[in-house]
Amino acid sequence: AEITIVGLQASGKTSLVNVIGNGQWSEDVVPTVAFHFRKVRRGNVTMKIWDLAGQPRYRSIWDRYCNGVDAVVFVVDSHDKEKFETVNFELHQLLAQPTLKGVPLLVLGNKNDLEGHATVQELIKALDLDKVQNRPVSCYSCSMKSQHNLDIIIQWLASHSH
Ligand SMILES: Nc1nc2c(ncn2[C@@H]2O[C@H](COP(=O)(O)OP(=O)(O)OP(=O)(O)O)[C@@H](O)[C@H]2O)c(=O)[nH]1
Ligand SMILES: [Mg+2]
Repeated sequence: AEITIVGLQASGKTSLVNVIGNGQWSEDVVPTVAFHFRKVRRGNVTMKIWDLAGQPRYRSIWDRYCNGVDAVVFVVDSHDKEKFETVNFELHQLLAQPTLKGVPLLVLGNKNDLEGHATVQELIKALDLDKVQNRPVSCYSCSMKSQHNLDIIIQWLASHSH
């Protein structure tokens, strides 16, 4: 059961792992350098999570950490609409890599506690999620701060950790 978490810098990847892992939310999270590996236990499921760094210089290594995993989670800051074009580019660039063939994808529109965030429908459109083929795709709106939709995220992760 291995899961890789990708997405642009400051989208909330490490926050997601912290909140799932120990329920801890913080305003101050240190930007990840390269990657951070964590084992997280929920009930009888142990998830091995690769929390990758989102800054531009680290994006070229994302596909290597997606090789052979059970699922890929792409975290988006749904409030930072100016970055959607870059998100779209990086997402489809990654999905085109052979290492990701057929791997289930969960797109999270994080930070929905912030006024003016994009809805799931808006994310599907801005990120061309309806054009993703040959893999299961889910998209949820969520907030690590308020923990909105955390339960369905954990359910999705647990059901893809076999
Ligand atoms: N308002 C709000 N802020 C959030 C949320 N999730 C994360 N943040 C904040 O966003 C900032 C970046 O969070 P990180 O979890 O470090 O982001 P990251 O994607 O791991 O960033 P990199 O490691 O640099 O790729 C931190 O200040 C978090 O507190 C959220 O749901 N709502
Ligand atoms: Mg991080």
